[in-house]
Order: sequence, then C-alpha cells, then structure tokens
Amino acid sequence: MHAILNLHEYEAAARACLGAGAWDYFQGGSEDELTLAENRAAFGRMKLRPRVLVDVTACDTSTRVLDVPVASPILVAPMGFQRLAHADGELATTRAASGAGTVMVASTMASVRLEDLAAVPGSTLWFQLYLFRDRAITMDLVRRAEAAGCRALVITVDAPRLGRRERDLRRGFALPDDLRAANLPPSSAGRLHEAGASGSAIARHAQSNFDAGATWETVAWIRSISTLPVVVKGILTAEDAKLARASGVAAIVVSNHGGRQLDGVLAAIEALPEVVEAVAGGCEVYLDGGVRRGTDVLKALALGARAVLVGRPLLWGLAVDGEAGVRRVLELLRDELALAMALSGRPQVARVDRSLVKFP
Ligand SMILES: Cc1cc2nc3c(=O)[nH]c(=O)nc-3n(C[C@H](O)[C@H](O)[C@H](O)COP(=O)(O)O)c2cc1C
Ligand SMILES: CCCCC(=O)C(=O)O
Repeated sequence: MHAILNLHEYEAAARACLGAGAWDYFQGGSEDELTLAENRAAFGRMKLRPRVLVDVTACDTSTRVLDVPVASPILVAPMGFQRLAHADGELATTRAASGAGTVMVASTMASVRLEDLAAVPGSTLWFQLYLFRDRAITMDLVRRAEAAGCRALVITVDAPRLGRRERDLRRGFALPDDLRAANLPPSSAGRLHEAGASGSAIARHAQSNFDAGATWETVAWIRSISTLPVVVKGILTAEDAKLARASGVAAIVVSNHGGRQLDGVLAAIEALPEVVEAVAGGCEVYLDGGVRRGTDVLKALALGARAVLVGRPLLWGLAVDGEAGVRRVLELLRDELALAMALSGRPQVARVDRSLVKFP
C-alpha cells in the first residue's frame, strides 16, 4: 500500500482502526446529517480566482492568533474523549500540536486532565469551557485552566443540550469504564458510563449538567471572574456576532459544531462572511467545520477568518498512528495550504484577500 496522501485516506484508514461505537460517535452528525454534508459541499461550491506571475519562491504560512505566533493558521479544535481513538488520547494530540507550532484547544470533556496537557513542553493550550448548571464546577474549571497556564477560554455556546445524534442513540452509546471525563468531578462524570438499551449517555449527561439557561449574562460572568481572553464558539449569525462583540470577547469561532448540534443550519463557511462583516475587525474570527484541504483553509482566510480549527481529521490521524498521525495530518494540511498559496499568487497569509474567492 502507498503512504497516506491526504486526509480522506486517513479517514478510510481510521475506520479500520476503530470500534463501531467510537467511529459513529466521531463521524456522526445530528438527525439527517444535512449540515454535516453541507459543511463539505459549501467548500466545493466556492471557486478560487488565482493571480499569476507573483513571486512565490517562499510561501509563509505563519500568522498570529490572540497575539500568539503560530506556524500556520490551522488550530486543533476541542474534541472530547480522545482516548476513544488512542490510548494516549489528548496527550498525543497536544504533543503533535506543539510539535507543529500551533494551538491545542483542550475540551472540558477531555479524557486526560488539562494540567497534564498544559505540561507538554512548548504547548500553547486554550481551554474549551462548557457552562455547567452548577456554577462551582464551571468556576473550578476556569481556575484550573488559569493555574495550568492556558492562554484563552473558549466558551462553547451552541450546546445547551446535545443535538439528536441518532447513530449514538441507536447504539445506546456510553463511555467504556476505563475512559474518564478526566476534568470533571466524579459526581458529574458518572452518568457518561450509564449504558442504556437506547439513548446516548453523553446526551443524558449534557442534559443533566450543562446550563441550558446560559445567556450573554453568563459570558459576562465568565469575563468578570477571569482575566483570560474569552472566545465564543458556535456563532452563525451577524446578530449574535454583534452581541459577542458587545460583550467584549476576543474572538469568535464560526461553527456549527461539525454538524452535530442543530441540523439544517448553514455551512460554517457560508456563515463566515456575515460574521466577519458584523464584527468589522473588532475581534478575531475563526472557522471550523469541514476543513479537509489546504484550499479549504485558503477559502476561509479569503473570507476573513484569521485561522481555522480542524476536528475529525485529527481523530483519524490519532486513531491510525497516535501523536505521529496527528502530526502528519497537521503537516499535510499545512503543506497543501502552502502549495495553494503559491498557486494562487498569495505568498503570505496577510495577502490572502476577499478577491480570491467567488461564491456561486
Ligand atoms: C468527536 C467530537 C467531539 C467533539 N467534542 C467537542 C467538545 O468537547 N467541545 C466543543 O466545543 N466541540 C466539540 N466538538 C466540535 C469540534 O470542536 C468542531 O466544532 C468540529 O468537529 C469541526 O468540524 P470538523 O470535525 O468537520 O472539522 C467535537 C467534535 C467531534 C467530532
Ligand atoms: C457532552 C459533550 C460531548 C463532546 C461534544 O461536544 C461532542 O460530542 O460534540
């Protein structure tokens, strides 16, 4: 067999490495998976308008996010329970991100403690925060993230409850006994292991723990208890982008949670232009959902994203080859981005402008 050439081939290889429950949990979207498919289809509909005879002998993918220099505008999206993919779980992903010179966003639902991830040499860690009904749990997570040296809090705002992920419901998906939600107190994490004949233990856990009553006031509360920059993840409209801006966030992640929450919402890349326009440079804007090629990264940058986050492909790399697999996925994407920059006449990230893309 030839070496794996692209992220799609990692997906196929990962399937062979994973049990059916983990595979479906990773891959799945909500309900009819319309948005899951749209995230990819929308990139396919966008066309590039390259310039030629620009000196592209050196293409530089480096940039800055929240004032941190990164080797490429490709960051690691927060994903829970990564030990489902590989015994090293989030530790391997953090090491790979560190090796690749980029940011790791560690999930509240990680299967390795955030302190252990923050101890990885050279890592830049942002902590993804789910808002708990019990504010003491949220507060404790914020304090621990600060103490461990995390550089930002990424509040996920699109999951007051979990989307209806029918692949998980059908299997009665629950976490295996040897895998813990390592950041959570046992009183909260226990339900994740309650296998049922039907229903998802993860969805039940979210319903009994996450604060479905959270509002912009809750974001203001987080800002009041922490000096870390706050990022809100899961914005899809200009209206909410303006509210985010008004509440003083440092950045927005345009995201539909990889098609796992409200099904039928627009593709993240389609929501990006209105969010970028609404914030008018007042905060940074990132995008996630369906990024599988360097040209996808280029399209997002052209529409005003400062960076993208990548989700499932890193789990595929992790499942196939642990840290080395995650590293390879990050390198493949970065190499593809550098090539796309050369072929489009944009040798620096700052030169990737709106005129590079045409929407249908
Ligand atoms: C298995 C899995 C677990 C996830 N866990 C979280 C999480 O704990 N917190 C969060 O904010 N987003 C979570 N997400 C959403 C990702 O951060 C991201 O928005 C999405 O995966 C991006 O789409 P992509 O997978 O097409 O790249 C998860 C996604 C997947 C696939
Ligand atoms: C309870 C949340 C689980 C992690 C998550 O956000 C996801 O599976 O999409």
